[in-house]
Amino acid sequence: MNPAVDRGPLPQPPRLPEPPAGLLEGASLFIDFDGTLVDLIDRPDEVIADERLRALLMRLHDRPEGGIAVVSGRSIAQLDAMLGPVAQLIALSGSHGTEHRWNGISAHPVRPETLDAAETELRAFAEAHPGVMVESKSFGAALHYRLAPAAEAAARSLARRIGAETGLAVQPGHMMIELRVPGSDKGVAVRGLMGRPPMAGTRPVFIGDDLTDEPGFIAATELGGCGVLVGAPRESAARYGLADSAAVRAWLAGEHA
Ligand SMILES: O=P(O)(O)OC[C@H]1O[C@H](O[C@H]2O[C@H](CO)[C@@H](O)[C@H](O)[C@H]2O)[C@H](O)[C@@H](O)[C@@H]1O
Repeated sequence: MNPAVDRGPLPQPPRLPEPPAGLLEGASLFIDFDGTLVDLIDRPDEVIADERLRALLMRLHDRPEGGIAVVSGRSIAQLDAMLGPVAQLIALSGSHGTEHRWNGISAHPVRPETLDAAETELRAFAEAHPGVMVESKSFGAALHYRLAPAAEAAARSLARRIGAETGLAVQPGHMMIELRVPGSDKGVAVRGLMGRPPMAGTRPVFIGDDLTDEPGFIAATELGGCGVLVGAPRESAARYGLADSAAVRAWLAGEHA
């Protein structure tokens, strides 16, 4: 092939079909939080799970068959604070599959001391780059540069250096980069929760928007279910697609009836 020939823009992956009504019958629901149940906004600390969302999760929890889990890069402490009482009833997987809580049982590793030093370095970077924010999490520390996009390259380079020095995993996200406890992902979360009641023996359906949700789509598919990609079409292991968080909520609202 002659690289000098301009062949125009690469073809975009096709839009995935919407999930059919009834997909959640006899299925367990695994759902991402930011970008899936709520829109992405400038500041991570200003995200709110409104009453309608809490009530929707409660109705999905009340379905007679299958379980429901929120599977997030957020920590379980953050999910508890945002979701309110329903967080105590549903299963939660936080910190990118690092920590879990289901049926009142908690499982999580020890927080490594290296995270404190890493967070200190991130805070120094944020002070030197106006608009950059640090998010402190139970098993990670994130640099957010949505309000200072020019800092992206330096933020990523800093995170890579700290990751190489500490063994912490470097986790990219939407306009952010995070250092976190390594060894888990959302696929690990799905496989772990699917081995336990009320999910065991059901079909998993995983809904998410980010690249970190792809291991969840793959695990759900391999366990006999499927993934639902939220947002613009891209190469994905998901079988179905929904346009945005409003479409997710509307589809879910039809599924608990
Ligand atoms: O797995 P998720 O539930 O999707 O969480 C992924 C990360 O979401 C949050 O950051 C993202 O949302 C923020 C609020 O809308 C936005 O400002 C930021 O740019 C996004 O990257 C959260 O703050 C992270 O801890 C999660 O890992």
